[in-house]
Amino acid sequence: MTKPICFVTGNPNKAREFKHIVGDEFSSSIVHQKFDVPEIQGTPSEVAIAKASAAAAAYGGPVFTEDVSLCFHSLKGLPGPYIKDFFTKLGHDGLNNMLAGFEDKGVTAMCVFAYCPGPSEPVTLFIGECEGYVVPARGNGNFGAFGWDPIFEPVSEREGEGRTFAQMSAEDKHAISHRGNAVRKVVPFIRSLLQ
Ligand SMILES: O=c1nc[nH]c2c1ncn2[C@H]1C[C@H](O)[C@@H](COP(=O)(O)OP(=O)(O)OP(=O)(O)O)O1
Ligand SMILES: [Mg+2]
Repeated sequence: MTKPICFVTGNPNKAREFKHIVGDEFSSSIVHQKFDVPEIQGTPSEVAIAKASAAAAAYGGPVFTEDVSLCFHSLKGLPGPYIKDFFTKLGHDGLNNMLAGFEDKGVTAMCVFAYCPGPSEPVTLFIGECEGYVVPARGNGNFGAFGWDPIFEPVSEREGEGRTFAQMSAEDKHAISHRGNAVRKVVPFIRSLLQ
């Protein structure tokens, strides 16, 4: 028998937000598992393809992986896929300080879902983006905010309440977030796989 589709991630926040956006539809058909797979250097898409391939080899069956990049416009897209290391070492203040010498505080949050049907199989990508600005940290994460949520103010909030992701309800974040946009693209594909 073929193995069930596995969402491979070491980050429980990603799995939690995925479930919140999708609802229960795939709860009995998708399993979640953590594998330590190497993350190479490259563009967000190259990193995602390599990670999904490695995850499919480790699992021995069909997998999804999810890669998040935060691309600073003033820094030609960096840290991009390396945001985890930058965030872990520099924190919210350090990420703000990286842009101290630049007028343009614009950033693109990118979420890349990668599907690999099995070892040595080709990878399909589903990409969602959200435009925003890096701002001094606001919001204490009452709504399950994590990572760099407190320093990301979506462009759409500039005209409105000026909230960061960490100040928004989960529903409001998911309606516009990189992850929400990517998940909405990947859901019809998962449905077709399960038919
Ligand atoms: O919606 C988000 N709001 C705020 N911060 C976020 C979000 N989504 C990911 N993040 C953080 C987690 C990690 O510091 C970096 C992505 O790194 P990334 O390699 O994709 O995630 P990870 O290593 O935690 O999990 P995985 O095992 O799936 O690779 O950005
Ligand atoms: Mg990772």
